[in-house]
Amino acid sequence: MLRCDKLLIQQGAFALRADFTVAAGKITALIGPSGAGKSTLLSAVAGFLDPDEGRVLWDETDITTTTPGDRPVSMLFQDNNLFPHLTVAQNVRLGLRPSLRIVKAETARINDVLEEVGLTGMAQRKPGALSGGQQSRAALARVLLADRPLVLLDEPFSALGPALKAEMLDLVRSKLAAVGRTVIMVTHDPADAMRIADAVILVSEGVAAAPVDTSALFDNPPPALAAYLGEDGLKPILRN
Ligand SMILES: Nc1ncnc2c1ncn2[C@@H]1O[C@H](COP(=O)(O)OP(=O)(O)OP(=O)(O)O)[C@@H](O)[C@H]1O
Repeated sequence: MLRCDKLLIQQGAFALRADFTVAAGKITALIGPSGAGKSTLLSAVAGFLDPDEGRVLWDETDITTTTPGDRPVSMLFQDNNLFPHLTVAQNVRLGLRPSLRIVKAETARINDVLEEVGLTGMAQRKPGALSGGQQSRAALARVLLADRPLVLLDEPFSALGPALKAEMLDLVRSKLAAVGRTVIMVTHDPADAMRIADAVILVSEGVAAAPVDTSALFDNPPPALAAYLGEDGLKPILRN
């Protein structure tokens, strides 16, 4: 369970407050206007950014000053963070340790996670020889291998077309949340949240609100969400 305890994060004139608990083993979407602070909040949880006030706790252990590599966290960014000069296997391997040497015992495990994401036989390719969707899968394989309980997704699938994005979201549910990982994902698309998120955190006007059950939130959107989505944004949701 992740707890943001009276967090205040400031960057220049920008300030964001967060004070809530995120349920373990669930998918929680972060949604809100551009510049509202969604990436900032993930950075603070991952440890790339120090909060000005408050604490970050995982299972009641204070990790506020823990270095990013020692946190129970894997993070996936939009560019997938794949190193172009390394093979898929080496890129995935970096989920375990910052070393390129793959010891024999790890090969089977790497092949297993590649199979889980549908990349069987592609271990020796370079990322440039993969499609965009396959690159996303390789990045997801690294998260699977890293085996950390909290996974933060900062719009990693936003450059994919609708069908590929839907496939990746379904993989997130089946390979991460279904085995008990806690997933927090930034998205601009309410349909993403409706597809896989159990709860939604609305980030707006300097506050990351406590998570609300996804269908309850979209059934009865608060003014800040309605304003963000606009009438056109709400129509497809209300139709479903
Ligand atoms: N290094 C920085 N110094 C000062 N302000 C910053 C810095 N980095 C980000 N900001 C500001 O912090 C605010 C939050 O940015 P952030 O990237 O977290 O928003 P976001 O909700 O993820 O936006 P988007 O949806 O566009 O990705 C923005 O107003 C941004 O201009």
